[in-house]
Amino acid sequence: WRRLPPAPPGLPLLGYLPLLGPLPHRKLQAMAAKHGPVMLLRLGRVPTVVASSAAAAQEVMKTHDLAFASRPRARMADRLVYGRDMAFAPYGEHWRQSRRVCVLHLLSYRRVRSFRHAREQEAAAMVGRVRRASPGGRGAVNVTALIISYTNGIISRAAFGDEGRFGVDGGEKLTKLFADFEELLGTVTFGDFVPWLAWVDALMGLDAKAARTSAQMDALLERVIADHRQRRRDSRREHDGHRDFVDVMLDVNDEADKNAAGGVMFDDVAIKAIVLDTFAAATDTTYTSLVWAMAELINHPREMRRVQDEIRAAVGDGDRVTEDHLPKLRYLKCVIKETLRLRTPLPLLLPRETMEDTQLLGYHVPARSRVIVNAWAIARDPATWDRAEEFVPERFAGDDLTTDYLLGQDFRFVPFGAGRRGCPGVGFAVPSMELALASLLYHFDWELPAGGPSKLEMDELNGLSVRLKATLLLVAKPWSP
Ligand code: HEM
Repeated sequence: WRRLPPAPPGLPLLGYLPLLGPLPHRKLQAMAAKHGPVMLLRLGRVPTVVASSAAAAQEVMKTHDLAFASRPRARMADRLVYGRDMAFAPYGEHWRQSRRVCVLHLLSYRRVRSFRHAREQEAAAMVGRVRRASPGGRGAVNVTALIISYTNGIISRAAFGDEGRFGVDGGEKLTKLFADFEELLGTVTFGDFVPWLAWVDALMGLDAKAARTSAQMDALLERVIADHRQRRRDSRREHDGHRDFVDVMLDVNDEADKNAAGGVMFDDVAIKAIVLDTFAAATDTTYTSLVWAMAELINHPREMRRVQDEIRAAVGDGDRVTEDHLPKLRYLKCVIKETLRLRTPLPLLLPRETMEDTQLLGYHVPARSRVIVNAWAIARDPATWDRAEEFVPERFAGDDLTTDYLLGQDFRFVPFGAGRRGCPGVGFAVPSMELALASLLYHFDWELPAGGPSKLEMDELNGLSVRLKATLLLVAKPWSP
């Protein structure tokens, strides 16, 4: 006899799918309050287990990590990242090799540090754009657009090289292409849950849009890879220690070629898929978190003052924030953590799939179940957090900030997931966010536009990540030491 998790009944055929609403993390939180920290829902034809407590998350991502380490197939990922990427890949040899390259080569500490100059330039460019958009603090600035441009900038430079800077200056068409790509990748299709309803996706134009976007992305990446190959033939990169993701993937192939014992080679499709993957995983999450952080600070003037005082004291008379200042900005780190706690950009992380029959808090979980960890609900659980619903950055002040975000330590706070499938991009994300936020807060005092509401509406919008629904428009009053 095997005890299955409590299973609230859904509708015939579609199960719980249509009942999750526009913000599933909220609906699932309310359901967990009634049914407990482990639930079994049928979404279309897919049995889905939902984990909603720190203890359940720990079993998924640590105790039984291997059993929970696969991912379900996603039709959009098949179309957009060739079904050959890493983040959406089932557990297996392809995922293992891709992850290895990602962790050892693309996102190593040394590699992330090598992009420091690109981050600092992009942060300075963002500050310049604020000044131009709001001369002398007159007129509102579209902070959302600025932050998207900054994030696209640093990530496309890391992925495609300094010539591949595709932010606002690189053309609106590309910004739109990236936005469409991320939106599609974040779209849950009917076909994923109810195969015989896949025609609805076609009817809604999703398939056609995916085909169009994928063809444009593919052409762009083909060009980028061809340019890189050409440059390598010309040896123009010989003495250039600074290498982007495409270079690194081509280097890995060259090494494998030279190595008589062989090594793993990545064909062009795999290279395109992995580069696109990191791009997709990095941009939406990073920009969403930055916008949320600015929004929370606007609604919390005391915390805003405190973090600005800290940054301005650390930078002193310097004319800009650099990464050398970041280790001193302890309160800023708390602000970012508190933002990730309350505004977890991927509230349900990325879905997992069980590879074998396993257990979760004593319940039986069959092989090939979809598994969702409601990290957002866990981070607001009043049983484990004081003032769980409030923005209180100080709560993280006692943390040892040198071991920041050590995944798999505290399962009450898992915005990056943990275990084998945990986010390999934390080391990239953290300095990108800290530098951007510190730069915006050092150079300007921020206010809501006069004549509007005195508090910002914090409504959410679901996509690849859950973001602030409103466009963040703020007035930037220049500040100088
Ligand atoms: C605030 C920023 C970010 C957040 C909140 C975030 C969060 C996550 C989460 C929740 C997962 C799934 C974890 C799991 O299943 O346990 C994930 C996976 C992943 N992330 Fe991030 N991420 C961020 C930034 C980045 C960046 C900057 C990169 C790369 C430059 C990146 C690359 C990836 C990749 C490649 C995966 C897939 C890992 C796998 O399936 O093995 N992420 N991320």
